[in-house]
Amino acid sequence: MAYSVAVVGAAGRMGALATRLIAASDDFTVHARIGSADPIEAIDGADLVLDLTVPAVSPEVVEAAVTRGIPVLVGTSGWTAERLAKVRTRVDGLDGAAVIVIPNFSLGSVLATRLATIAAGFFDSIEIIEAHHAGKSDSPSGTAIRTAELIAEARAERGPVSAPHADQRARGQQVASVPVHSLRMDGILAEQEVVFGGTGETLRIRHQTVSDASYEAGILLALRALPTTRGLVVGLDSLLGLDRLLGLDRL
Ligand SMILES: NC(=O)C1=CN([C@@H]2O[C@H](COP(=O)(O)OP(=O)(O)OC[C@H]3O[C@@H](n4cnc5c(N)ncnc54)[C@H](OP(=O)(O)O)[C@@H]3O)[C@@H](O)[C@H]2O)C=CC1
Ligand SMILES: O=C(O)C1=N[C@H](C(=O)O)C[C@H](O)C1
Repeated sequence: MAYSVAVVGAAGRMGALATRLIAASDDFTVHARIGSADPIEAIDGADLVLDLTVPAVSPEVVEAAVTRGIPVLVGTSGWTAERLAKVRTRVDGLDGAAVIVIPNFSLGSVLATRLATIAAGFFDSIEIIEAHHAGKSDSPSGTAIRTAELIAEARAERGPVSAPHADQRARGQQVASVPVHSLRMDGILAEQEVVFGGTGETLRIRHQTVSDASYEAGILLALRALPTTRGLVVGLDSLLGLDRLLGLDRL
């Protein structure tokens, strides 16, 4: 059986990429290509919804899908821990509700973030530098927000990172205590570096996206997981079973 997918944000860069992937696959069909001029009711009758819009619109798309009992995959950025908590409250225990939020569909990015959470407990001086194409309207990036929040979670016992002079604007925006510095410029697609400062040493975990093709496998993996998902799932790492692969589920 092929699942029909309503793509919201279909004319955008990511929406167009996902629509092409869906149309070329054996297990999905395109139910509707929805843009900002279309009514959200265009998702009616779809088996699945894929949201690739803008942070201001994404929660409305999720709510529209949840209300109709249609599982929804979110690739849009802007999903802070606070936003995710609201969705979790909304869908927990709600029959048939399924929401997957993937801050970054690329395997390398997910692994880099995971490596950063491992290092997080060993250093107090931690900052994130992220760089994206000039067309990206939101900052910090969704990936940086997620990375900073996971770093803070991993350091729960150790406490906030050390961020001296954080009141000065040039010191970046603190997310869960971690300073994040955002570059928006020509010549770059998407990059992130997490810098760890220790006694007489620096560790840098850097990921670079050189082509949107890096997102393709993650999009299909998440779409394939959607029909059997219940409740809220966040991050490609959950779908890849990274904890199991690392033996962390046995701790
Ligand atoms: N998770 C991941 O791995 C990745 C996530 N992203 C994120 O995905 C999102 C989209 O990125 P990108 O494709 O580059 O952005 P674009 O600006 O190219 O596309 C955004 C699209 O959203 C649509 N849109 C805006 N408002 C609405 C609305 N009310 N209803 C329906 N559609 C709407 C626009 O439609 P219209 O043209 O009709 O105005 C536009 O086509 C961003 O948040 C970005 O950060 C990006 C890359 C990877
Ligand atoms: O807008 C982009 O391009 C990207 N957005 C996502 C983000 O905000 O983290 C994912 C990736 O960084 C590319």
